[in-house]
Amino acid sequence: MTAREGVSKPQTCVAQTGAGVIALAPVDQPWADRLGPVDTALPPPVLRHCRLHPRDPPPPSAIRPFFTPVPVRPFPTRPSRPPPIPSLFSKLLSLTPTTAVPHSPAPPPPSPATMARTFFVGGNWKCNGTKDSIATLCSTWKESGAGVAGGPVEVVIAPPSVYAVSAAASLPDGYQVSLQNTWTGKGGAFTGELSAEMAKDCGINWVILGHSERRHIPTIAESDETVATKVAYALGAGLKVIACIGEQLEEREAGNTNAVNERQLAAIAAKVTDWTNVVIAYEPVWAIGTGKVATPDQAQEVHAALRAWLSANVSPSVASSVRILYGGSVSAKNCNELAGKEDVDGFLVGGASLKPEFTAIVDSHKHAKVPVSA
Ligand SMILES: O=C[C@H](O)COP(=O)(O)O
Repeated sequence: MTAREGVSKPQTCVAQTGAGVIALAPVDQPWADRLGPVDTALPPPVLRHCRLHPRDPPPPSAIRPFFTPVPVRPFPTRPSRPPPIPSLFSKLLSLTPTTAVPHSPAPPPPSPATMARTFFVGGNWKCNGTKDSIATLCSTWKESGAGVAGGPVEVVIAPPSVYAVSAAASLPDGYQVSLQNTWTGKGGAFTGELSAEMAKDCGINWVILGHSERRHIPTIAESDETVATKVAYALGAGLKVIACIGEQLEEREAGNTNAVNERQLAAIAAKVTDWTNVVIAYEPVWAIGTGKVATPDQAQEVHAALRAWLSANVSPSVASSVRILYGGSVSAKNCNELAGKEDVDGFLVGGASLKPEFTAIVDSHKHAKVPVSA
């Protein structure tokens, strides 16, 4: 049944967030589109559960008086995760709170145990390499027995685009190839750009978008909005996306780590409806290329917060299934301990992906705590 079938005005829907708050509003408002099944336990007029999302526009002022915050049982979460952070939703609720109504809690999300996340290791070669160095590296990897075809880990290498097709033929079995960037839309008069369609045409199925170097190098300076537009377009064109987010050192020191990451993620969430082909890479900018890796606890803390944000603002199902990678000075020495953290589903590796030790990082999937699916 769609949102409006069988619904006559005025009616009310119930929205529940991961923070355990519901709000009431007429169902004929655009932001109330994601209605669930009729809940007969709820009082008349007919009430339905729905989930608010940050892409929903603010409600028209005429309906603000209908918003009613009601404490309810929070969604079940894994014990080690902090409570969800419903920052955008809290703003909506603060408009005009009135009174509480009885209700039934939303059904619980799928158990994490049923939502296995295949370990993922990405190698981002950035603007490095020559035909010769790539041939040598690939030979070294192959001689060391690398190869992941059909295995419990997914490996994706992002060479500079001019080498992407030739590198694909040289890589170990099962290693996939990614671009490091694509254009915001379809091809055309955009000198120097590559479209998602061109990647597909060349048999390349992945793209890295929103890398911190593209966000923060002043002559590139991609905004949250640009990154989100690229992510949505690439997905629509059939690519899989490694979407990067991460805070800068001064933002972490100011206590804004979660706020910055949530802002970047919210921009993407506002344009993405299907997360099946999205992998999130959390890369603290202060750890990239510096040799200063985040501690396993620091990485886990942010990954857990991101998963909680996804649960509250997208869906518990997406939060349980989306892979969240860590990136920033990952090496053969530190990868196993990082891989052992519950919410670390793999890595996006820069410098070490240009070295023989990369295969040891691939092997760190053996230390992963998350159940894997081949
Ligand atoms: O995309 C990869 C990240 O920027 C990490 O680079 P890094 O491993 O050299 O620190």
